[in-house]
Amino acid sequence: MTDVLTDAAGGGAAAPHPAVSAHEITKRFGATTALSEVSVAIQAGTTHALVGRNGAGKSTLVSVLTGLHRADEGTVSFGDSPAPAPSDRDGWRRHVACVYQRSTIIPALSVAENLFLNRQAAGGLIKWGGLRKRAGALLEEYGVDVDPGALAGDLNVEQRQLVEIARALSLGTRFIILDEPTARLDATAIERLFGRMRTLAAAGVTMLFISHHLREVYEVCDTVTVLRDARWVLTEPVSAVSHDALVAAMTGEAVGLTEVAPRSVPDAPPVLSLRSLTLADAYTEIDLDIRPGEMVGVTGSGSSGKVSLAETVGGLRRADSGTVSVGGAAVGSGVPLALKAGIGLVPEDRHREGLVPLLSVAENATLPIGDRLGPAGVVVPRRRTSVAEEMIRRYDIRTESAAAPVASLSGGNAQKVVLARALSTDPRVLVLINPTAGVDVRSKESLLGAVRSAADQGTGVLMVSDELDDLRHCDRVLVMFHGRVTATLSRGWDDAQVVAAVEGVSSEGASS
Ligand SMILES: Nc1ncnc2c1ncn2[C@@H]1O[C@H](COP(=O)(O)OP(=O)(O)OP(=O)(O)O)[C@@H](O)[C@H]1O
Repeated sequence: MTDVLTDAAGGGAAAPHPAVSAHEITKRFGATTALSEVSVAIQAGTTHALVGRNGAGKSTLVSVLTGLHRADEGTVSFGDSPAPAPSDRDGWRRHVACVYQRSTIIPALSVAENLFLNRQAAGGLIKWGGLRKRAGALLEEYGVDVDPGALAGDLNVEQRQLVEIARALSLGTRFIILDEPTARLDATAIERLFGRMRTLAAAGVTMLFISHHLREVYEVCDTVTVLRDARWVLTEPVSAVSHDALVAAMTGEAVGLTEVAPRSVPDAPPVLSLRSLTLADAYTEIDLDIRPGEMVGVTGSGSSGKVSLAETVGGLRRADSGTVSVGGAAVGSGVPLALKAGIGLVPEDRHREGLVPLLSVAENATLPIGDRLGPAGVVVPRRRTSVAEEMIRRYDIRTESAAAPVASLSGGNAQKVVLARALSTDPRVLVLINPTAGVDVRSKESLLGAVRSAADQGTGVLMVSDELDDLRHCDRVLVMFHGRVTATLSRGWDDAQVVAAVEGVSSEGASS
């Protein structure tokens, strides 16, 4: 792969210009200024991190750099050429590609069709018969082990990202934006992605990497730019900025992150019980009791069955056998019955299962509690607005107003709406799936703080997460491997123990 890329990169002559530069970009959405006079230069062949709190303007900068949004002021250039005209999509595609959190791959088409989709627009007629073969050769060239005939919708997140990267490189793109690529990958897939990024960097590909995981920034990036409140704050080599300095630049405060305080859980009969819960190809014979106020973490690799298990408890999936009960009463399957039984859910995919994009922040946040917002179930709008405004304040949701469409929120702020909504019902059991994905370091603390206060009020918490920082809040952590609980770690575990158990290479601490 390196050779292919080096050849295509066109030799190693020192470039007089940065590979990409944004100069004094301002972008407004109605009354919101998403970017204010932001300038960033990305040097050729470097991996450049873009970090900032939720709503800082990162995605907006990505839209401007990819030509999806036109800046109100300022210019973008690639090397020594100005950016193509807004309507010249092929021109933009030759300069830049973005692997988004939401895939741009069309699920109903095959991998091969996806790979060659844009080339149709480029003028050449496609011979669909030979397509699969050419796609196979292309994937092989970029070291992507995916069947070109597979339906794109059947690929996992990692495979989709690889196909998107291969598609971009094969179009001649040498600048790739990775927008939170690790948010939905497990630890081993992240390592594989980083390995691939290093190979690409060595071959001269320029990358812009967006992540809320500062550890990743240090691991894989050369340079870091911080945005705060729509403004540029700093651009420095990562080796020149400490973790604390980075957090301070992002938040504007020079205080460290707080330690997780230990908590005690009163002895009481379980609020949530799972008995012999089994779902074919996902998990087998799961037994679990969670007491009121107890926070139980579940982690494991992508194939461990952890997400399916949480989705079953939350009513999104139906188990083949076994029972879920809340307060000793069996819960039927389906979200309405789970809600009725007192189970609140923060689903994995806020876009699909979480939010109604065209409804307002207030409508989304109060969806399950309409009956409490007015007489006889008729919502009194003023009441709804005031409840939503309280949520916006409590969860630090950055939005223009409670009436703004939820689609206008940044990713992390949208996630806060999903959590606020799940907590609005005062659930007896709260099921969370990767609740802090896409949430910035500081907001993570307030979000997990809100989960902890719910637990302090007696809510039993089942939190599926790949984040050690999330799991640290839990009273115990179950590790799943191939559909079974293979280890239970009590408070005081160290990172290496979790990582080893996730990989299935340790039985240390196992007590389940
Ligand atoms: N289409 C839009 N309409 C209205 N406001 C928008 C739109 N897109 C973004 N914004 C606003 O612009 C600001 C910057 O949002 P942006 O999505 O760029 O933030 P971000 O740094 O990517 O955040 P996150 O880390 O949460 O993804 C936010 O206040 C957001 O609500």
